[in-house]
Amino acid sequence: MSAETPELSKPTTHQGILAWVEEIAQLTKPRDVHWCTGSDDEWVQLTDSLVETGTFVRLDESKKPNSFYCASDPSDVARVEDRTFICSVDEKDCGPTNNWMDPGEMKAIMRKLYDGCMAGRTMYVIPFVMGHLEADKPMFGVEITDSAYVVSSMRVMARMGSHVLRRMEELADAGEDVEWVPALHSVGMPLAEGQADVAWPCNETKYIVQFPEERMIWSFGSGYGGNALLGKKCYALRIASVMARDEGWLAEHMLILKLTSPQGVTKYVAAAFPSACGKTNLAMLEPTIPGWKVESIGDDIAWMKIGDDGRLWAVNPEYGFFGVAPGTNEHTNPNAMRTINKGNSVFTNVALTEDGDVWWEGLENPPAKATSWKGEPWTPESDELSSHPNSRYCTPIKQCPILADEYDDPRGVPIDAILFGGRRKTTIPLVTEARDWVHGTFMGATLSSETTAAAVGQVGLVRRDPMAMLPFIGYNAGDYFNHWINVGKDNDASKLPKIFYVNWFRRDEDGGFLWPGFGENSRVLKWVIERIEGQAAAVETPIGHVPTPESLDIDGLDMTPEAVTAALDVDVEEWKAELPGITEWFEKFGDHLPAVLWTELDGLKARLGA
Ligand SMILES: Nc1nc2c(ncn2[C@@H]2O[C@H](COP(=O)(O)OP(=O)(O)O)[C@@H](O)[C@H]2O)c(=O)[nH]1
Ligand SMILES: C=C(OP(=O)(O)O)C(=O)O
Ligand SMILES: [Mn+2]
Repeated sequence: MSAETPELSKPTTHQGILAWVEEIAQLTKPRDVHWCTGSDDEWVQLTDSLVETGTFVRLDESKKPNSFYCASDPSDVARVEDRTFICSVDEKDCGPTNNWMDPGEMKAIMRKLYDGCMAGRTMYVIPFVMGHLEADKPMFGVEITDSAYVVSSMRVMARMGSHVLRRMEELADAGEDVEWVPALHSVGMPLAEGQADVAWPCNETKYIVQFPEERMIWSFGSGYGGNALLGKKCYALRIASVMARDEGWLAEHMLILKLTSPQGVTKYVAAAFPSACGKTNLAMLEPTIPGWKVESIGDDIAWMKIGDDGRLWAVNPEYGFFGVAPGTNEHTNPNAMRTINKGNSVFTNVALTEDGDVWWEGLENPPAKATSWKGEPWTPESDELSSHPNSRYCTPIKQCPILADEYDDPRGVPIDAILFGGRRKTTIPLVTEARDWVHGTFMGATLSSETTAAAVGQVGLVRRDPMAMLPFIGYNAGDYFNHWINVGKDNDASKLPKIFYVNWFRRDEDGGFLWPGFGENSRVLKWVIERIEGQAAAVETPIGHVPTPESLDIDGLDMTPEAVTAALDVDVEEWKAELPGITEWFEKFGDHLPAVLWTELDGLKARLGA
């Protein structure tokens, strides 16, 4: 179908979508327009064409059926936080933690970039819904992209296709005001007549832009997941956090898991860790303690609303996992391995083995020879890594062998505990329980973590990453803290989840991890649940309640009692050293910072004797 004649065979009766697609086609001037159906045939056509252009390499059917290897341009491997903007009408609404530009100014710049940017390419229209199509208010979106890689990844990561469009039409025909998020993406590499394409088109100039008032996303220049699969970080976190503020709910960077005790008692836990700090691993955990069972509901994003019963109910708006590959193996995350071994997956920036499989650092059985993510010959003796540290697998959630049935329930699950966690070598104990909701909000608001390869920039720098949402809060972070405080104030605190602060990444003097992590994190989950049930003991410390060494189940754990004590230790001097950083952090927000957080800080200081 040609861009100029959509009226010949209207793919939808939804006038708003038709008009937007027409407007974008006029601006970007693609060779043709394809309305994505989400069908199996379409997947075959897309992936075949990606193989033909050299973007994908088909993996061996016996190892990873219907799966593909893909290497990006070496410059386009992660989220670009310095190129990410919140273009609110008023700069104050963007706040000090985000980049801002006047929306009119940004649109003028980007319209120039978009002008003719899809020349020689197909423009794909992807109708999608984040969360359930049967939700009270389905969260629709339409992504326009000129990247077939993005279409194939969106098909894994979000519920998309004709059925979504039909539902939007049905609701519109019934007179409902169907809201949907227009999400425009281009790799920013038009093709001149006869110009050959490259395997990973992208542009040095990148913009990842959210217009919060308009609930609109414009992305340019990158094909990387977090920058280009616009349903994920851009919609389900940045735009949704603004919707959540306006409507009284929470859009959070959290995994959701279901935990069942040996007695058959079920609890639901949500946990916020910054990118590449262990969400996917915890979400699919295989407990090492007998009789306990974990089932997954989500690994990255939780939308949480207060239910009629006063409890906080969470859904995972996504449909797939976009997981960090390096470090994933049969020991650390066997359920992720089982999920991806079922196939139907895309692997980006890992190594390709000679027998048509993929490999990455940390996976068992290194191949004698492989092709690195940079397309170079690689052997275990090579100095360079085979895979980029932020290489990813993109795999359907339905393939997860421990997916909880509740995953498909539009109501979601009632959350019993919220964990905040970061990657800190020192100071932060293995687990600390907040005294109450406000104290838990303080813990979240002051969360700090070392930067990782999930974003472009230096790795290993400690920075504040409030609620693991620093790059994803779509408005003023001070107002966001206030929103958290209000959720506690406006609701029955006894029904809200209890809040905990965890750190799997504390180190010993030799630089090794103090805590073995992964499946052993089930011991911490057990303590958390026992605290909620009023069963486990704790020591009251200046920073909150930490386990007594006896209350943490370390039966069968290969760890000295000294190491356990060190993992749980609250070092007053280390904590005093944290205080100036927290003060400086809070000062950034001026009037926007809720006063009760200053009160919390004063209380902490007093308890530390500072
Ligand atoms: N030491 C340690 N590393 C972990 C743990 N959980 C995850 N990791 C590593 O942290 C990296 C990111 O983990 P992942 O679960 O993908 O993080 P996500 O981006 O938050 O989903 C991987 O290399 C993991 O192997 C843990 O409990 N202990
Ligand atoms: C998709 C991402 O997620 P995470 O590392 O949080 O899993 C990302 O950071 O781009
Ligand atoms: Mn993850």
